[in-house]
Amino acid sequence: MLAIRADLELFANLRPALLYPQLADASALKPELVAGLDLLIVRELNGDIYFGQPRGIRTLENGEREGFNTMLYRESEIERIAQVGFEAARKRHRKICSVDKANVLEASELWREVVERVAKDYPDVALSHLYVDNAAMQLVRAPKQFDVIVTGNLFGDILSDCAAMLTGSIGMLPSASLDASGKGLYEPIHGSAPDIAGKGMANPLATILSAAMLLRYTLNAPELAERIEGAVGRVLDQGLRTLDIMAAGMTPVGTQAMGDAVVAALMD
Ligand SMILES: NC(=O)c1ccc[n+]([C@@H]2O[C@H](COP(=O)([O-])OP(=O)(O)OC[C@H]3O[C@@H](n4cnc5c(N)ncnc54)[C@H](O)[C@@H]3O)[C@@H](O)[C@H]2O)c1
Ligand SMILES: CC(C)[C@H](C(=O)O)[C@@H](O)C(=O)O
Repeated sequence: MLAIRADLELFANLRPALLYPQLADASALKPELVAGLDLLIVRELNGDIYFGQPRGIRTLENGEREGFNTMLYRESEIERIAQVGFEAARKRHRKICSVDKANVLEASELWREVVERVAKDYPDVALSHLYVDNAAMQLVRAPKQFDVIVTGNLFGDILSDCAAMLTGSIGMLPSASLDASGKGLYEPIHGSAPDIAGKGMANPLATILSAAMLLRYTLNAPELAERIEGAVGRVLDQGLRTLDIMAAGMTPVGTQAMGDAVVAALMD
């Protein structure tokens, strides 16, 4: 996965966390904290400690082993992801929060400086900054304060899983990983879910919603994206739920049945 992201220069990872109103009870937070939640995490995907050199495990003179990685961010990398974030904010509610750890890390110090510089080209977008520890807290304290969050690779990885639970399940979150020309790789933010593999209980909606993102971001067909998103909404309206989003009074279904129901709703 990391090699694909690097080789295809998929530097901009868009991870929307949108709460379907039907799932307010499935969220890990109280319904009033998440009702209407609609935030977008813009995660840098080609840099940071994920790819920085040197890295490895070495043996010290006293024979003890030491693991080491390098957190790196070049100005050009920060600039291009910041631009993606500001452009996205412009199409939304014109608010962007840059998340870093500038109180400790030089890589973050530069991150903040470059984001401030890029902000001058977007006077219509309100910029704020948070340290990542505070951002994690704010995400579970008052997530609706956020519109767009722009952040680095490692912080974005962690914060997007956290944001997933606000929407009910990691099985609900799609993502787009885009290059500079808008070509992309689309996938749910979750992994292979080995603990439930082969049991027919995985939620397929994040994968299906990733196809909607493909239509919107690479194929420029927003009306078709909306059809898929609408079909997912109608299936949730029908009360169908995989186990991860199950709630009292709803109808439990497996992966196959959920997928079939979305296809049927698309045909309506
Ligand atoms: N984008 C990616 O390619 C990606 C993302 C995360 C993890 N991974 C990989 O996946 C493997 C497993 O990692 P992990 O267990 O830490 O993360 P995971 O996302 O696979 O699973 C985390 C938890 O979420 C649940 N979950 C995930 N998807 C779900 C779905 N669609 N429906 C219901 N529940 C779901 C799982 O059952 C598990 O309890 C690892 O090899 C990891 O590297 C890949
Ligand atoms: C599988 C892993 C390398 C990946 C990451 O850390 O980027 C995953 O957690 C993700 O969120 O896409």
